[in-house]
This record gives sequence, structure tokens and C-alpha cells, in this order.
Amino acid sequence: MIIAIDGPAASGKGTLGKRLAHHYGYRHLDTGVIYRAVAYALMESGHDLRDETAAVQAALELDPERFGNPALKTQKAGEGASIVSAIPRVREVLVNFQRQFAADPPGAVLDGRDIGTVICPDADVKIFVVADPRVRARRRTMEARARGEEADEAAVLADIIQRDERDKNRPIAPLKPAADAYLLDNSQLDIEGGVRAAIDIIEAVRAGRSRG
Ligand SMILES: Nc1ncnc2c1ncn2[C@@H]1O[C@H](COP(=O)(O)OP(=O)(O)O)[C@@H](O)[C@H]1O
Ligand SMILES: Nc1ccn([C@@H]2O[C@H](COP(=O)(O)OP(=O)(O)O)[C@@H](O)[C@H]2O)c(=O)n1
Repeated sequence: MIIAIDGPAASGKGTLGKRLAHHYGYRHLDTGVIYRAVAYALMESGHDLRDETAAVQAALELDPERFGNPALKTQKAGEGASIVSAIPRVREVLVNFQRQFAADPPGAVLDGRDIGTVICPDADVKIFVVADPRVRARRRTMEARARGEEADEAAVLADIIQRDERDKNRPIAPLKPAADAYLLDNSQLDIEGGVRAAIDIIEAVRAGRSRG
């Protein structure tokens, strides 16, 4: 089974993806980390984030062993990711890696912006996670502070809004729910509540399928 999770910045996709993968015994890929890694490679080598040749090269040289680098979690890497991810050739290079991950047994949960629309249009279940931008900014701010970083909630909110706008309005693989995605608004839910709501969706889809 393939579970596709998409949604705007800091909506809880990664947390949900990880928890669902654990619940079902599947593998999990946070696809945002791929674009963050490409952006980080450019920043480290002093290239402009809009340098297509350098960005494509960084995408070709992607090393999943480095996905755990804490530097990829920063706001700067997220902002950079949203710039490099709008380059069509960068996305093209990264499609196969993601599809291969999704296809390997026993099943996979992928989260990102275009999983249900582009990467896995035939996913068994698609969930589009949303939450009020102020709630998302608050959560992301708390997360950064828990890591010992300084974070200004208003600046985090501005970054989230700017990134969502860029991701929604790019011509290639824009952030939008697939036509057959289930919307899950977790603004008023805690992590447990969000996971339960997602499992309810997945089980309802499975039950419907086995009846049909
Ligand atoms: N349903 C939820 N309720 C409360 N906090 C949440 C919820 N889902 C995620 N979080 C917290 O919000 C922050 C952003 O979640 P994350 O999974 O990193 O989002 P995304 O992958 O969409 O960027 C994290 O600190 C996470 O612990
Ligand atoms: N499948 C994906 C995942 C992320 N991205 C881009 O990568 C950026 C960072 O993604 P992320 O999921 O790590 O961001 P957060 O939601 O964790 O803040 C996004 O703003 C998108 O521009 C994408 O284009 N397609």
C-alpha cells in the first residue's frame, strides 16, 4: 500500500507520515528533505539557489545518507528548498528516486507537496493535511526553540506564508490537493488526534475497497 501525504509548510506531514509508517510497518520518506538537501548543497558551495546547472548537479549527486543532517531542518534550508524545488529539471531528476522508494515492499508513506498529484498519482490513500497558518507558525517556533534555536514567531509565520504562496503558484507540481485526496485539518487536534483521524480515513478506504 502507498500512502501519500501532502500539505503546506509545517502542517504536520512528516510527524504524521512517520507515525503512520510505524503503525503499518511501512517505510517513510519525507520528500521535503530531498529539496532541502539540494538547497543546502548549493548554499555550502556558494552557488546561487537559482543556478539551474548547479542545482541539477546537486540533485544528481544526492546522498540519502546525509538526510539526517540537522542543518537541513533550519528555516533557511526550507526557504532555499522552496526556491530550488521550483526548477523543473531539478524535480525531473528526483522523480525516479521517490517513485522507487514508493514501489519497494512492503509499503510506503511519502509526504511532500506533489506526492498525490505527480509522484504517486495511483497511491492507495491520499491525505492533504492542513492547519491554520498561525497554528503552524506556533508549532514550528516551539520546535525550533526546543532544538535550542532562537525563533521569532512572526518571522516564522511570514516565512510559512511566503513559502506556501511560492509552492502554490509555481507552474510545475504546485502545492494542491489531488482530486481524490482526503482533507485533514489538524488545527484543533494534537498529534495523537491527527494520527487517529488519518488511520480512520485509511481504514475507511480499505474497507470500501474490500467491499467493492
Ligand atoms: N497534530 C499536531 N498537533 C500538534 N503539533 C503537531 C501536530 N502535527 C505536527 N505537530 C508539530 O508541528 C511541528 C511541525 O510538524 P512537521 O511534522 O515537521 O510538519 P511538516 O512535515 O508538515 O513540515 C512539529 O513540531 C510537530 O511536532
Ligand atoms: N514533494 C515536495 C516536498 C517539498 N517541496 C519543497 O521543499 C520545501 C521544503 O519542504 P518541507 O516539507 O521540508 O517543508 P516543511 O513543510 O517541513 O516546512 C517546500 O516549501 C517545497 O518548496 C516540494 O516542492 N515538493
